[in-house]
Amino acid sequence: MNFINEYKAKLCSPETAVKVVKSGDWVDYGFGSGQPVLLDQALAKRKTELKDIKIRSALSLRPREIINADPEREVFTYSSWHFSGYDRQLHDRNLCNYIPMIFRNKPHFYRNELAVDVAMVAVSPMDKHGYFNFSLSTAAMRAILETAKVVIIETNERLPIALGGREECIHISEVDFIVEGGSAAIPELLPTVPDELDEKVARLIVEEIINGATIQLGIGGMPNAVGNLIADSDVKDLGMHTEMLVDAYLSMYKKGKLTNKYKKLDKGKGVWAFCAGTRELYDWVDCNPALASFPVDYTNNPAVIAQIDNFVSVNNCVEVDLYGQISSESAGIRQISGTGGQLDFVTGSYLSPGGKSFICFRSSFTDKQSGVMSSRVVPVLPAGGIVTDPRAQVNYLVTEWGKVNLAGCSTWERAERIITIAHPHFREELINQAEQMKIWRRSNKR
Ligand SMILES: CC(=O)SCCNC(=O)CCNC(=O)[C@H](O)C(C)(C)COP(=O)(O)OP(=O)(O)OC[C@H]1O[C@@H](n2cnc3c(N)ncnc32)[C@H](O)[C@@H]1OP(=O)(O)O
Ligand SMILES: CCCC(=O)O
Repeated sequence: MNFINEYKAKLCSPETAVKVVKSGDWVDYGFGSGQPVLLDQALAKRKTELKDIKIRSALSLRPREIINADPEREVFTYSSWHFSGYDRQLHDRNLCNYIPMIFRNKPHFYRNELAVDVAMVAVSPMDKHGYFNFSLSTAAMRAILETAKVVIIETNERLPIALGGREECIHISEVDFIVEGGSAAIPELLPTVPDELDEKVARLIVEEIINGATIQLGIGGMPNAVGNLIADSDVKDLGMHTEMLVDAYLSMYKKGKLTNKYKKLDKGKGVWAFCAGTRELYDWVDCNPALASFPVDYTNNPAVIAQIDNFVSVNNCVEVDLYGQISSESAGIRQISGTGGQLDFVTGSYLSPGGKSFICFRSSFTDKQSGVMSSRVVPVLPAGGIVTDPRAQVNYLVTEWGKVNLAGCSTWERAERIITIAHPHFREELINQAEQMKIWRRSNKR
């Protein structure tokens, strides 16, 4: 079938496409590298004509024109499902709100709770069958576009084609307007180079990983660094089942470690929902039959994860309290990122036969401005601090000082174990606090 006539009929300028937006609308932008560029610029230019436009997106990988054009937030109200560094700065300036979400629920939210008047997303150019591929942002894209009253796509020739899985594309018959976006560079998220401390943490995790295990790596510097060190270890025949595809998986592949050979589900395929990393990683994704992108209600479903034996999840956090509550998304009232899929994988990996979940973190945090060092292990989370993983679900915690398992532990056992992996500089004070909190045994070390 030839879709050229339909393509020509739907092709228009960004300015024409965004005329469909009217005051009061809910508009969804693609997230990550699915963020539209030309459509964002064109919508921003309509600021003086419009009122009360609510925009949802997530993980901005480049600045947004609707923000630059409206620094007082008079017309465009932007909310994000997960903060990048840019979103975090906007939040600090009161220009962005967080939308609480456990990532596996996002497609359900769109299909059952939310209205979308207009969706604008960046996708790959149309293929010969009339499909536009969601590329690096499958996650919840299909659910958003199925919900939207009007679908506008902006093509980008540099977006790789991600093979599914499922829900990785949209057909031209489901699209209302097409804007050609050319070949602008796709934003990259460069991995941090592992330091000595990452290596200590990685060693403690690697000794828990057996050949044939399946690995999930979360967002942030440390999980990716740990993943790179797993690639350098002796373990082999690893599987990939993850929400976020990061460069560490490419390292595992290059070193012959990623075979997906022993996965009970999707054998032979590395499973993922969205990707952010280097251009080299994006080229690896392109038309690669060894990888399969799926929506997050599959990748992140604990009941799915539980079907994969020896599932190991590695995620990072901001702070941990002496009860074992994990805050991975805020520092007090400052929203840092989001729940994302952390709780999904902490829960699912614990259900997996032989599975383990690791929350890894540096034991201390040094404020860039003041240079003051504080403990990431705190007696109680600061006021406003958000619990990402409830204490009752937490399994292993790992810092450069060691590794502890909290599953099934009483409050005094938790306090005792957690303090052993706190920075030594803060341990005495933490013990004093634990005593006051009545979670310290007399016979505990002191
Ligand atoms: C997208 C997904 O869901 S993937 C699946 C797993 N999901 C998750 O794990 C979600 C929750 N986790 C996360 O978002 C990340 O792992 C994080 C935020 C914990 C770590 O990510 P990183 O990018 O390595 O964080 P980084 O060290 O750069 O710190 C981020 C910010 O938090 C601040 N911060 C970190 N720790 C602290 C602390 N203890 N106290 C105060 N501020 C802190 C940093 O200063 C930085 O702020 P800045 O940008 O203004 O300088
Ligand atoms: C990491 C979360 C991205 C999204 O909300 O789609």
